[in-house]
Amino acid sequence: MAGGRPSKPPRDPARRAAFDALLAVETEGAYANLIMNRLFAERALDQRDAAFATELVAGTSRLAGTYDLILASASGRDLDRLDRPVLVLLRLGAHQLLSMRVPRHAAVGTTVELAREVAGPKITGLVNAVLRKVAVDTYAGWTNWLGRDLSPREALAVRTAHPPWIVDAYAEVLDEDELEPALLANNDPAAVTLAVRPGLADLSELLDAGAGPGRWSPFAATWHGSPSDLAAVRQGRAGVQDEGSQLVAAALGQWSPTRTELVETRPEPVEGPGPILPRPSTGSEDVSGPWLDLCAGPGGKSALLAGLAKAVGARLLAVELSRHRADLVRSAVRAFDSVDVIVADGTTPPWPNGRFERVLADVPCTGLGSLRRRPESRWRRDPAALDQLVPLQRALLGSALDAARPGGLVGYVTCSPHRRETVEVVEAVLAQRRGVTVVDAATVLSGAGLPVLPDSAVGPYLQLWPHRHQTDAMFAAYLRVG
Ligand SMILES: C[S@@+](CC[C@H](N)C(=O)[O-])C[C@H]1O[C@@H](n2cnc3c(N)ncnc32)[C@H](O)[C@@H]1O
Repeated sequence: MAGGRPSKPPRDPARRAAFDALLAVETEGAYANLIMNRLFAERALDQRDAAFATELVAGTSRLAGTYDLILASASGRDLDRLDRPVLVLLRLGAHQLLSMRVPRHAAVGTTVELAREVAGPKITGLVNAVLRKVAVDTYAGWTNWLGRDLSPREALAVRTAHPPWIVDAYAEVLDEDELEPALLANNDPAAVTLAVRPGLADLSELLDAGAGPGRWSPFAATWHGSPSDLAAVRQGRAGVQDEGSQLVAAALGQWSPTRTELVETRPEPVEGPGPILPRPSTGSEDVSGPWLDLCAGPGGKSALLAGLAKAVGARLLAVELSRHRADLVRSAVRAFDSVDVIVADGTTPPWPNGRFERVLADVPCTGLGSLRRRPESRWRRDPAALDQLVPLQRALLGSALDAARPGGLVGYVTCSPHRRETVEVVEAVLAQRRGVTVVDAATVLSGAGLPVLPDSAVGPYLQLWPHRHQTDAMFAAYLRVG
């Protein structure tokens, strides 16, 4: 159904599109963001309907686990015994009743009509009855009631709509009083942030086109609307990228161990964003060797690094295990002539050791730091995945260190604040090696001419947070070899 059009024109195209998208997420494992983009375009929803349907899909997906507890209680049923379309309809109605400003009669009435359209008249009585019960209380009322016999941590999981294991992972790295704001920040949709590719576009081009300024990164702009409305994005001279991702990559690319001075002009002939580019390399601070992006797909950080590398005369090798994702990298860096993209396993690399001046290992991870951008992901993640991810992360960091030449800088990055995939990976790998120095992340940022964000240090490492910095929860460790 998700791919096709309804056989008759729907009475309520926005809710129908939202239902179809949510059903694809529930039954086909679709990603909410991708299916929304495709389906809303296929059905030519106007801007208002698309915005409404987006809130329905994203909001319902984020809070689905808590809605299921409310629906089970309101219906007195085991939800596993409901047909999936019926469950999706009930979640959709619950979201409108409990988290949107849709009047109660409209939320119930439109969901009942939608049920008739997609599941037939037999189901409308059940949908009507359950939603009327849901409507007797607010979200806060329901979650207080559901949490009454739970531990404070479990009640917090229900209230903030997170699986308990994610709450526990956050609790390991945050003070108790910061937990709730951190979790709630995952329920706020993130603004679309763009990054200009250094040397290919100036920020002023995006600002002149109506974008707002970024908060931290000298490459960043915020944008309301479709990124492809901008010529720079269409031409690969800018792309969508969280500011935290921009900073961790830019810090790696722009850091110079001896440089205290920043230049106002660009090294010729490559054009760059101006005041933040380092001087061309000299002697011991040579940055002209090749750079490596070990886990490149889909290519956002490669594109930023490519511009910074080119500015100092370096080529970038972008490596990706998945063929499909390597194609995405090729597309992201299409405006550069100084990037080689290869499909390879970074743990068994085809290059000799000790070769690269800068190495980024932005490893596969649980993605617990970008939950606000991926509405359904928190319910899909499985903590058991850590048992596979952690050994892979260690192996990739080991490869990254092997690949760096003496004096080279390695950035180990995750889009997760989970201790097992951040500090513990770095410390486990360092415990097995000599001759690698941890460079304080604040020193790297300031040595790269970038801002040192408040409350972003975990020992010598960087940990960003949506609730503190309005970025994804990126972790970075910078390690110097030799
Ligand atoms: C967190 S993502 C990287 C994001 C990317 N740096 C960006 O900014 O767009 C991790 C990537 O590593 C890739 N990957 C997983 N295992 C790998 C391996 N053994 N070697 C190379 N890449 C791998 C995944 O396919 C995924 O695309």
